[in-house]
Amino acid sequence: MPYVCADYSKYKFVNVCWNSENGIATVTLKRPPVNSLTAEFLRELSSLLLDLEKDETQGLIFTSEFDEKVFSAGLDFKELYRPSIDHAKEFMSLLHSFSFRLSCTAYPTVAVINGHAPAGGCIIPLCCEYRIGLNNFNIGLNELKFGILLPDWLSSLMIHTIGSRNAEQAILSGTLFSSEHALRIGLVDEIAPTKEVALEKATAFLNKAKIVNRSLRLDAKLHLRRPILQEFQKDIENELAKNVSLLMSDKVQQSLDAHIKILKEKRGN
Ligand SMILES: CCCCCCCCCCCC/C=C/CC(=O)SCCNC(=O)CCNC(=O)[C@H](O)C(C)(C)COP(=O)(O)OP(=O)(O)OC[C@H]1O[C@@H](n2cnc3c(N)ncnc32)[C@H](O)[C@@H]1OP(=O)(O)O
Repeated sequence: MPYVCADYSKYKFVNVCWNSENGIATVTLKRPPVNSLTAEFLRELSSLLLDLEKDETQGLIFTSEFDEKVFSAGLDFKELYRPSIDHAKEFMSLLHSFSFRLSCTAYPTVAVINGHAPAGGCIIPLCCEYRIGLNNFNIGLNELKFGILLPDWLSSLMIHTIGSRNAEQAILSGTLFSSEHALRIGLVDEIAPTKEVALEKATAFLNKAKIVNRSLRLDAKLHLRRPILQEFQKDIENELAKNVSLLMSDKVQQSLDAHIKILKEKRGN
């Protein structure tokens, strides 16, 4: 059983709960109000994955503190509105490296999606090996509606998860799927009536993974995910530069401005 060395209380935006009997870490995302991804949050998540690796975790479950509301609202609109060029570069690099790291962990990974997961909010679930959803939430890659062309690694994750035909339709239509629809196309593997049941199902998935030799399992995972991992590693400098210039473009900045206004109006402020 793993001996927990890292100090998980240092993390600001996640709560890490270790089960010392089975070595499973349940990581609850808790960056208020909606777990939107900022540079600081991504840096923390990346560092957490390294700590879990060192502590030889036997399995990782991601879930959200904001139960029945939001798993993650995606990239943080406010941080990405008119950023400095240095910040834009840093953000894109952190998003890329965290997503890559999560896609090839030595330990098995599950997302318990207990709320909405639009656009960038779908990245953590897609990088995980297994997804369990609760009812009444929306999930999907609707980036085209923001004028954002998906990076190849993200399209590749979607293709790996739901197949090319479904991915083409989902991405080109920018659809956010209901839980039931997500289950039909394989974007989630199971639906659970409550978070507690979802966590039980997640543990059952992770326990099954234990039957297999750990290093053999990792070899197989890396082999099966090779097309995704190749997309992550392909021409990284160019890919990051492309995303930075897309973010800084007038079109995307205007779209961000419009969305920030919509959210403000919704709250009446
Ligand atoms: C924008 C990125 C450009 C990148 C260009 C380059 C591309 C490179 C590759 C990137 C690949 C991946 C790309 C991803 C793009 C994105 O992820 S863009 C974000 C998409 N997300 C959304 O559209 C979700 C928007 N939010 C909502 O729909 C709702 O807030 C909710 C369903 C999540 C929750 O609803 P509710 O519970 O009713 O709460 P609200 O009152 O709406 O919001 C509460 C609070 O949260 C703030 N907020 C919501 N979403 C975000 C967000 N994404 N970023 C920052 N803040 C957000 C909202 O403003 C409220 O704040 P206040 O309390 O009013 O201060």
